[in-house]
Amino acid sequence: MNNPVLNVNSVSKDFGGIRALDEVNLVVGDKEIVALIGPNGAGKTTFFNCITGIYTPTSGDVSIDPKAEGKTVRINGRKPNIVTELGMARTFQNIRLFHSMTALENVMIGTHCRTKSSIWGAISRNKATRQEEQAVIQRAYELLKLVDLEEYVNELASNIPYGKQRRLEIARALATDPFLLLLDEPAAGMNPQETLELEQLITDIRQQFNISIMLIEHDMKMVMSMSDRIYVLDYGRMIADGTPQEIAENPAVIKAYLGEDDDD
Ligand SMILES: Nc1ncnc2c1ncn2[C@@H]1O[C@H](COP(=O)(O)OP(=O)(O)OP(=O)(O)O)[C@@H](O)[C@H]1O
Repeated sequence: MNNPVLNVNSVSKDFGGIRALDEVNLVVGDKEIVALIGPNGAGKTTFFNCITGIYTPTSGDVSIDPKAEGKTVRINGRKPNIVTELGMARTFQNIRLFHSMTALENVMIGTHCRTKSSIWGAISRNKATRQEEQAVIQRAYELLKLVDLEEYVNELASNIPYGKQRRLEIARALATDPFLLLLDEPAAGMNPQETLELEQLITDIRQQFNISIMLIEHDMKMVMSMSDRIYVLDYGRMIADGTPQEIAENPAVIKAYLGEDDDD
């Protein structure tokens, strides 16, 4: 692998007496699709929260190298908005859209961290500001088209079907122009057909935007068919990493999964 775009080194996270992550190591390569899997409560969302600034790791290092050129930036303790500006965008397990805004407005908000207009520009509405506004609308519209939500452009987010709201979240994340897109259970609540279409969308996004993608997902069929590499967490520890085939044959992974009630 060339220089990784994300390098997580020995990250731990404690909540009082609970160690939710225990010296976790992980790398994401340039333009890789990497999955993070593990039984319920293994620490997957905590991991995302630690690398996106929602939580500060108790110990360890998180660093990024957006262009994979050997220039790493340590991001421990940076605020979520700064992490987004640095190029890591995410979606959430529990969809977090602005429900009283339209689909277009939700995506336009994503572009905010890349716009240049000043407060003065917004008040005077000078030519540069108006041109930028037009560009933002155009880009948001194109992203909605990409995720196949063109027909919902002016629909309030709350009126859009659940599976499609997940696609809207992806469009909003893409609007921030990330080098790494983090998806927390993107297929949750989707039927098999929607899941198949989502898999196609995610692989298209990697191709079209030339970015890396990391996803937490319980749908093993999807994970196995689309990931370049898979990491497995169990009780806060990384118990395995490898290709889908290596993971499918790994005895520790099989034990971790067979050891729990399969209610997913
Ligand atoms: N804010 C918090 N305060 C205390 N404990 C927490 C907090 N967040 C997570 N935990 C604990 O950390 C552990 C890991 O939880 P986490 O939500 O990261 O798991 P997960 O792998 O994402 O699970 P799931 O697949 O069910 O979403 C659990 O024991 C959980 O109860």
